[in-house]
Amino acid sequence: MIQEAHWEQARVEAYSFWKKLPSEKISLNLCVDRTLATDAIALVELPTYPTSAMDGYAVCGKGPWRIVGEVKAGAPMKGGLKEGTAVKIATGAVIPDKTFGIIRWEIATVDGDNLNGEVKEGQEIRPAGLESNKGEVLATAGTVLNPGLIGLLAAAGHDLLEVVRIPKATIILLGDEIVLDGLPHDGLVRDALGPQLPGWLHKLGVEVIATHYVSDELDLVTKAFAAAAKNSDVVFTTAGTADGPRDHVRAAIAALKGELIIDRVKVRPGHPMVLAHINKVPFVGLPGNPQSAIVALLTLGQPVIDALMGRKEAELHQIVTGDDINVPEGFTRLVLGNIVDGWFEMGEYLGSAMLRGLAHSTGFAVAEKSMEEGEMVAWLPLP
Ligand SMILES: Nc1nc2c(c(=O)[nH]1)N[C@H]1C(S)=C(S)[C@@H](COP(=O)(O)OP(=O)(O)OC[C@H]3O[C@@H](n4cnc5c(N)ncnc54)[C@H](O)[C@@H]3O)O[C@H]1N2
Ligand code: MOO
Repeated sequence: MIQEAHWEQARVEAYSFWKKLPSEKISLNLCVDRTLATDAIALVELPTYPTSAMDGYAVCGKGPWRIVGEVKAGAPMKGGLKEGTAVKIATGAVIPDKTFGIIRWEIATVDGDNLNGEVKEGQEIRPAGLESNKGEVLATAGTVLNPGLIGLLAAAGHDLLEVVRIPKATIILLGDEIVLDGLPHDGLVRDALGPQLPGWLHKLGVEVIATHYVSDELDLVTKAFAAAAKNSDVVFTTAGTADGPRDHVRAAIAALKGELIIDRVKVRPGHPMVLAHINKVPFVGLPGNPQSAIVALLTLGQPVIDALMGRKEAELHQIVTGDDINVPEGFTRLVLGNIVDGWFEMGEYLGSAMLRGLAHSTGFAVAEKSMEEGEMVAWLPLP
């Protein structure tokens, strides 16, 4: 167990602890945003046949040529061309045997059946295998499938793809002070995490199977944790991570013989976050302050999800900060904001209990030390 982990160390440790979930084979058309479980290879050469890159004439031997027919896309010519002959050919049509090159129609001189023009060997011909050989790896296991990749794998002959099963998540929201609808009253606060966590988790590739609200009583929290550990691939809890008299996350994990993996991370905000497992099911303990909860979701939750799905560890890109950033000694600070014209622009309303900064930001600058405008800083995008 790591107590008071460094932010980067917490991300690495949170990634390294879990086994990849099993995979399933599903229709290629349903695979957007899913994660490849195995390498995807080209089942055919790309292009599969030598094809014409232009509409024009396929010619054989030296000109002038006699036009003897037409080749349409999808209907290859039977037999090859003979010396001194040409056929009209469409873009994407299979090149007839013995073709010397293609003359685009707009630079060809045609008079009845007679064709004249300049041509070099192989002109406007796309050879088979130009883009990929058969068996070549087009995307490695762990790649998240975007629409472009799905198009590529369709062209390469796939109908089904082997993808990692979607992790099933349970959310457990702790707290006696939360009200679920209407206006807050009598010291109660509107629940700001229940409505947003499913959205973030969906964007991270997780399916939320249940959301439970549990009062700050140790036996109730323990019961809820035990039930969630039985049917979830990962559990996210909110609040109850500090050491107050009604903060029960650690005690409930201990009562169920769970094991803490990371106990607090030296980051502002989000410091009391916790990562544990109960029977190898990851429990990500997000602090109750709403912005701190999202910092913890990205610090611990994202690496856990990436590991469960066999994705690669996320690498952070460097950007230039357009604002000075103050960082408390010994801590990493995650600062909400946006990239504007390539520069980091700090958000407004950044208190850990506030939501306006989060609501109008696209990510966090990750600052390891205090810095001035113009210095490089890592960028952690919101999902
Ligand atoms: N004596 C100390 N107190 C606190 C410390 C500390 O080091 N010493 N750490 C502070 C930090 S940092 C954070 S972050 C919070 C973490 O608190 P918990 O995870 O124990 O959560 P709660 O105390 O239950 O709630 C904190 C705060 O968040 C509000 N909250 C909780 N759930 C929701 C929700 N679903 N929607 C909206 N708001 C929510 C709750 O009402 C509290 O205001 O502890 C500090 N304290
Ligand atoms: O770190 Mo707490 O997470 O400051 O609000």
